[in-house]
Amino acid sequence: MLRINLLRVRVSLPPALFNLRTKLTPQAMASASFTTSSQPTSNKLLFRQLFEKESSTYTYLLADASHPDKPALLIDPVDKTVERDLSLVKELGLKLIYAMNTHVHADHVTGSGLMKNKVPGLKSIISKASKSKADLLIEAGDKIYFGDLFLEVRATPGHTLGCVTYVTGEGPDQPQPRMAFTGDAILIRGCGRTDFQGGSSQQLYESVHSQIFTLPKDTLIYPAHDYKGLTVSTVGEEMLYNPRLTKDEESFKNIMANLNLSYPKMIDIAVPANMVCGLQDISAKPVEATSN
Ligand SMILES: N[C@@H](CCC(=O)N[C@@H](CSS)C(=O)NCC(=O)O)C(=O)O
Repeated sequence: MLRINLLRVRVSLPPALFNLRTKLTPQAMASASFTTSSQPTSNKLLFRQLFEKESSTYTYLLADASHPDKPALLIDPVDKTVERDLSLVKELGLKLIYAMNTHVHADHVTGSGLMKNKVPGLKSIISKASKSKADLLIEAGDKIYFGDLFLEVRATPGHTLGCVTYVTGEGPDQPQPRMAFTGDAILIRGCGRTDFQGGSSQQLYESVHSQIFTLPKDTLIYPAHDYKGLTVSTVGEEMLYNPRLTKDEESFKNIMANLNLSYPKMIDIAVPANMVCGLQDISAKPVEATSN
């Protein structure tokens, strides 16, 4: 059985709060106390966080390393890093069974289509609510098994209509603390924009509060993007420090209506490609980039 090296740190307060100790009420102190871990504890889970720098996207590799087949899945692979990700899968002796998407991304093309052309039997996954094509269309409450481990599907619309969060299962063999792969529903100290693809700030607020903030406070949050170099957060941390989602709903809607972000550069290419999970015609020649 493979044992993963773990770095587990127990803290009574996050560092920023530590300095504020004297200014906090006892109630605030109590709610601020939670365990934080840089990696989950599991005898079975093999876990890697991978980064694509052009779109600042995180791809996550999860595998049941104690299962004879070492079944593995990738969450939010990117077309540009397919070779890197598949090399890693091969080197680690894993059997890649799923290429999963949290939603129809607007800023990059998913790697799930390219991977299907390279890995026989690999199945692409996206939510039914996204109205996209994939091998498996998942819905809230579904459980996605890889070996003895599984991910639960939670519907977290708001950034787009079909956004889902994948959460590691509950049970004696499942990773502790739990892990939530939130796509763009919640980012570290931020959240996904809500100004296109059926986005709704009201829906996003409701999604995060009902589907993510109700998870145990030590649940690790792994988003699809980070633009500041942060890698992981927890439910407890975001409930305290998220500058948007800690506000009341009206203030949140106001913040989201005034983000003034420019549209993602790739949106016109990425959205149609991702509606078919980036499925590439195996016989098609690669399209050359043109310049004016
Ligand atoms: N500049 C980037 C796009 C940046 C962006 O809009 N990011 C999205 C997630 S990808 S659609 C977002 O929701 N950002 C929220 C925020 O507060 O930054 C590009 O041109 O690709």
